[in-house]
Amino acid sequence: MSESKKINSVEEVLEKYIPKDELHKHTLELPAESKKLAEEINLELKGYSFPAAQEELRKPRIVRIGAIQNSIVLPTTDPLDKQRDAIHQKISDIIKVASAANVNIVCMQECWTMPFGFCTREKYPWCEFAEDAQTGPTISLLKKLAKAYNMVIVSSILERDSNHGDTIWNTTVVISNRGKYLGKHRKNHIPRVGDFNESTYYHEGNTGHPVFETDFGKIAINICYGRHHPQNWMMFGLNGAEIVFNPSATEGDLSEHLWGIEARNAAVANSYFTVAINRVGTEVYKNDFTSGNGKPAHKDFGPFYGSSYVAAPNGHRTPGLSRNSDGLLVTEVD
Ligand SMILES: NC(=O)NCCC(=O)O
Repeated sequence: MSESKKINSVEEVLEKYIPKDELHKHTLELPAESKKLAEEINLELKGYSFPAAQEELRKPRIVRIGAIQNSIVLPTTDPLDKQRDAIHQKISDIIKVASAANVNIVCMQECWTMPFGFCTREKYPWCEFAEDAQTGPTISLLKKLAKAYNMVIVSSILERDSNHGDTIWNTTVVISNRGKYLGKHRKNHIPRVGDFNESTYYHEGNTGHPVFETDFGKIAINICYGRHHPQNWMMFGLNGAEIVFNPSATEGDLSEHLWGIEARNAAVANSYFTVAINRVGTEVYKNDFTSGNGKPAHKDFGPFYGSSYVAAPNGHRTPGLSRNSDGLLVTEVD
């Protein structure tokens, strides 16, 4: 993989060597306003569609899915409120672009509100980012945006359950397009691999495999490490999911060889759309940390390789976003 680290995206390589008219047959022309807004914030904006045969007796159910990948904004040593506000602002700006692109359901990467500080195994300050799944600052912000833009928002956060001894969970919250809390799912497979020391922070989730009925379809969330477990994907399918989001934070040496396969296979095996979203950038921490894997102590975590994509039940997939930069992938499905 060392050579590939210099590659911005697989798509860039394909574009270089494959004739234009044979690539990306189903690009989606996005509104000029969304392109303008994306340019203003230096955001990679891509649109694709999965066309389906028109039926005589059933109307199409066209849904636009938005997948957002991003780096953190400020150094991990800055005051926490400033770090979180800066990421909130970045994602608010991107959701505005998604609205201009007529997105119906948007999802961000895993724990997008914070650096992925679990590598350090330190309680403070990282657990301070944890918040209530219904009333916390992130969810309060997203409720307003969801209502203003008539958009379902799927948001991965670090959850603090104050009703149960301040326990910490890795949780994804679904907010309806009317700005209401619809429900949550807690990550059920916890990594203890490489720099992913998450078992220090939370346990396997206790929410089963819920599917959320939204105005734009039945959706579920398979959080990051859960994508390595086919039965996990299967359960969401058995429970009726039409679209399964996979908000992730993962890095090259560990998983890049699996990234393009797992969500795509899951779409085929379970007959639903999958949305694989990964963060970008390298995050640097104040204190050295080790991960019990024989590697020297270090301060940096990453690079997270982005490459977010959507896959369809027939095995087709969109090109991925870049490996390095913030992006919004808009995919129209029927
Ligand atoms: N956040 C997380 O579950 N990462 C695990 C790394 C991987 O499985 O790719």
